[in-house]
Amino acid sequence: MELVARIALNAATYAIDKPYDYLVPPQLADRLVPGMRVIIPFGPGNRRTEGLVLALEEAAPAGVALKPVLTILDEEPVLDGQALKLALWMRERWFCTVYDAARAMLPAGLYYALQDRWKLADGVDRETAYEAAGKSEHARRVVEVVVSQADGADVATLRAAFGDKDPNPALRLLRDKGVLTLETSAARGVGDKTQQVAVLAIPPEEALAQVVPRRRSAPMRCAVVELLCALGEAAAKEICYFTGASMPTLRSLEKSGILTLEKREVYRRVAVEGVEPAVRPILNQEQQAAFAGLDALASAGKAAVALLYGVTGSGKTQVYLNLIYEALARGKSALVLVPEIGLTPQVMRLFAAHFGEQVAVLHSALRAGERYDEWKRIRSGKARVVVGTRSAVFAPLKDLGLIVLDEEQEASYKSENVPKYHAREVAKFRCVQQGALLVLASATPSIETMYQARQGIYRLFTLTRRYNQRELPPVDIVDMKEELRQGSGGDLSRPLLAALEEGAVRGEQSILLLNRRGASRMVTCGECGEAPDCPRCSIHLTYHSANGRLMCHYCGHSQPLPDACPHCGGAFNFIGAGTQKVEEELREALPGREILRMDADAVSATHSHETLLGRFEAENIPVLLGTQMVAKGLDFPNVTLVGVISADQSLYADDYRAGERTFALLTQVVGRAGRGEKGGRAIIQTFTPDNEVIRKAARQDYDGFYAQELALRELRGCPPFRDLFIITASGRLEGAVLRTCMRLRRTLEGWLALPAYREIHAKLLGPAPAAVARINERYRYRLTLACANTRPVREMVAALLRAAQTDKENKGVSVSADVNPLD
Ligand SMILES: Nc1ncnc2c1ncn2[C@@H]1O[C@H](COP(=O)(O)OP(=O)(O)OP(=O)(O)O)[C@@H](O)[C@H]1O
Ligand SMILES: [Zn+2]
Ligand SMILES: [Zn+2]
Repeated sequence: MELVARIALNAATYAIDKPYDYLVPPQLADRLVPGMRVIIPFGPGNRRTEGLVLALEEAAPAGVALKPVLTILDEEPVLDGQALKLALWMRERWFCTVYDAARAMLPAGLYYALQDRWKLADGVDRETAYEAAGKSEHARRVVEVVVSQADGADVATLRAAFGDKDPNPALRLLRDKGVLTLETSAARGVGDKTQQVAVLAIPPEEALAQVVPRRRSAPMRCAVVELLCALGEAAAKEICYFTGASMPTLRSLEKSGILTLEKREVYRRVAVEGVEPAVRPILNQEQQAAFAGLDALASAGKAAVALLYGVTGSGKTQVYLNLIYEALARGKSALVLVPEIGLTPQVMRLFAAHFGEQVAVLHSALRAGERYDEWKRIRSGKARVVVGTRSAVFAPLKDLGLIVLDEEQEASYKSENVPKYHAREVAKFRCVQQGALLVLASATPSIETMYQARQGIYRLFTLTRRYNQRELPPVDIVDMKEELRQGSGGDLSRPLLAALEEGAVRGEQSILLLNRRGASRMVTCGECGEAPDCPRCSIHLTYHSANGRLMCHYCGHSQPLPDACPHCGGAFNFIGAGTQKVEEELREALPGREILRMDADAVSATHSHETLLGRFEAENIPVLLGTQMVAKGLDFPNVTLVGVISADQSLYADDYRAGERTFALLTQVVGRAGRGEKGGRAIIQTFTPDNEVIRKAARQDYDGFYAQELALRELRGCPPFRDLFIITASGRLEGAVLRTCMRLRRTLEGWLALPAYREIHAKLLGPAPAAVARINERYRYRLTLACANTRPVREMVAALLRAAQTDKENKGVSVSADVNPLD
C-alpha cells in the first residue's frame, strides 16, 4: 500500500481542474493533512506548482508510477474539512476552479509566491560547471549568471542577461548534464508578527534577593526585576519603556536565570477607541416575539433560514444583537455580514461596545497584515464574533451558531470577480454544514427572499412598528416637470428649498440624497456634442475633480482634461448634477447655512467617513448632501427632513433589478428622517411622479411593491421564477468572439434537445453584446440561458465551458459563466 494525496492545482484552468493523484513520500507521511498546501511537479516539464491537498488515501500501487509531493508549505491545514467541501461546492455552483474558491477563502497574506531558482547541483563547483558548458557561449553565460548569484539565479535575472535570446535550451542542456538544478522556493506575502515577552523564571522572592543587594551597582537590573515581580510577565518593549532599561540588560538577566524571553505572536489590529461597554438591549414586545422565535430556531441545532423583515428603525439590529448574546452563551460563534457601504464606524463601535475583544472585523480596506491577523484571531478561537463585508462569509469560525446578513438585498453581497459567488448562498451552505441559523434582515427584502419566505421555505418574522411607536415620516412627491414649467430650472425644487430653510431655522438637520453613483460627471463638448471616450472601452470617460482628470471606471485609464474639444476646439460642458454642482446651488439658495458634502471625493481626500459624520452630529450642521453613502444605516435623532434630488436616476437601467434597487434606496433614505422625538418628513423629486415604484416607496408600501414586481418577474422569466445563466465570450477580435458565441449557441441548442436535458425547459437568448460591449480592448458578447438552477443545468453549463476552453477554434476568446449577475 502507498499513501496517495488527491490535490487541486493552483495553476489549473477550469477545463482541467480536477483532483490529481500524487505519491506522499514516507518522510512527509506523518505531517501531511488535507487542507495543507504543497509543492508538486506538474506537466511534461515537471514545473513546480502549488497544490492544495483535498484528501489522503491508502491505495495499492497503480500500474503507473505517481509523481511525489515535494514540499509541504503549511504547518497546519489552512482549510478544514468543511471549508474544503465548501470549495468543491463553489466550484460546482459558480463555475470556478477549486483554487479560485480557496483563494477567496484565505486572507491574501497567506498566499505563497513560488519562485524558481537555478543553482549548481550538489557537489558541482564553478570549474566543473564551466567545463561542462564547454564552448557553447550560451551555456557559459548561464553558468556565469548562476555562480554570480549567492542563492542561485531566478528566471528573470537569466532572461535579462540574455537580452532577446532564450536561455532555456542552455539551461536544459546543463540540467541534463547534472550541472544545474532547479529549485522552487515559496515566499509568503505576510509574515507572522511576534514580540518578545519577559517572564519571571524563578519565584519573586528569590529574584529580588539576587538583585536588590546590588541596586547600587546595577540599578537597571533591579528596576526590571521589581517591575516583573509586580506584573509576572510583560512585553520586553514595555519593560524597557517603563524602566529605561535596554535589551542587553534583559538578556543578561536571562543568562542569570532570573527571567526568560519568549517569542509570542501578536495580532495587528485596528483599534476601535474610546468605546464604552454597552449592556444587552432590552427588547419591546414585538422585538421580543421575533427574538424568541428566532432564538428557538437557533438553539434547535438544525440548519434554518429566517427572514427578519422590519421597517426602518424597528430595531432589527437590537434583535440580532440579542441573538448573538445567546449564541455566545451556548458556546457558539456568530458572523454578521453588512453591505460594503454599511460597515460604518457607527456599526463597528456598536459591536465593540457589546462584545469587546471578542469581535474581529474583516473588510476590504484592511491592510494585508491586519486582515491576516484578524483571520488568525478568528481561527484560534480568540475572536468569536465576526463583523465584515462580503468575503467575511468565509471567516474560519468554529462552532458557528448564527449568521446574520444585514440588508440582505444589497448588490455588494454578490462578487463580480471570480469566484462570482453570492454571500447569501455561501452563508446558507455554511449554516447547513454547521446546523446553524441564517437570519436575513431587511426593511426591503429582495424579491427572491420574500418569495421564499411566503412559500414557507424561510421562516418569516416581522417588525411592523418603529421603536417607541415613532411614526414613519410622511412623504411628498415633487413633480420636476411641473417645476420646469414654472420656470425653476435647477436641481432643487421650491418645496424642497423651503423645507430645508424651515428646518435650518428650527435648528434641525436635513439629509439630501443625490441618487447617482460616485461624484463623477460626464463631460461633453458644447459645440459638437462629442463626449471623450475611453480608448480601450466602449464607454464615456468621467471627470474627477479630485485629480482634475478624465477617468474610465472599467479599465482605470485616465488622462488630463483637454483644454478644448479635440474634434472642434469647442469648450466642454459638465453635465449631470454632480454633488459639487448641487452644493453650489444649495449655497446660493440658502445663504449663510453650512452644508456638508459627503461623496467619494470628500471622503477620500482629507476627511474620513467618520469625521464627516461626527462633525454633522456634533456641530449640528443643517444640511448633509451626499451619494448613496448617506442613505443607509445612519441614525441621527435631529434629522427631521430627508430629500431625494433625483429619484429617477437608478430606475431606468436596463436590468431586471432596477425597480428593486430604487425601491430599497428610497425606502432606506426616507427611513433616516424622524428617528428622534421631533418626527420628520421626506420629499422625493422626480420627473416621473406617476411611476409605481416611486409612489409605493413614498408610501413605504413594500407589500404592494412586492406584488407588482413579482408579477413582472414571472412575466419576464426572471428570478425567482427562472435563474439566469450568463455565458460571456470575450476577446480582442469582435468577429472571433461572435463566432464563438454562435457555436456555443448551436451546441446548447443541440444539448437542450437531448432526452437527458429535456426537462430543463430553458429559454436561450443571444448572442447579444454585453451592456458595456468593449472593456480594456476586449469585446464581450453573451448568451443567456433562463431556467431553474438545477444540477443538470449546472452540469450542462460546466460541460459547455470545458468544451469551449479546449476547442482550438476558440483561440484568443475566453468563455466564462455567471449566475444571476447583479450588474
Ligand atoms: N429595544 C430597544 N431598546 C433601546 N433602543 C432601541 C431598541 N430598539 C430600537 N432602539 C433604537 O431605535 C433605533 C433604531 O433601531 P435599529 O437601528 O436596531 O433599527 P433597524 O431596524 O436595524 O434600523 P434600520 O433598518 O433603519 O437600520 C436605534 O437608535 C436603536 O438604538
Ligand atoms: Zn467639439
Ligand atoms: Zn476604459
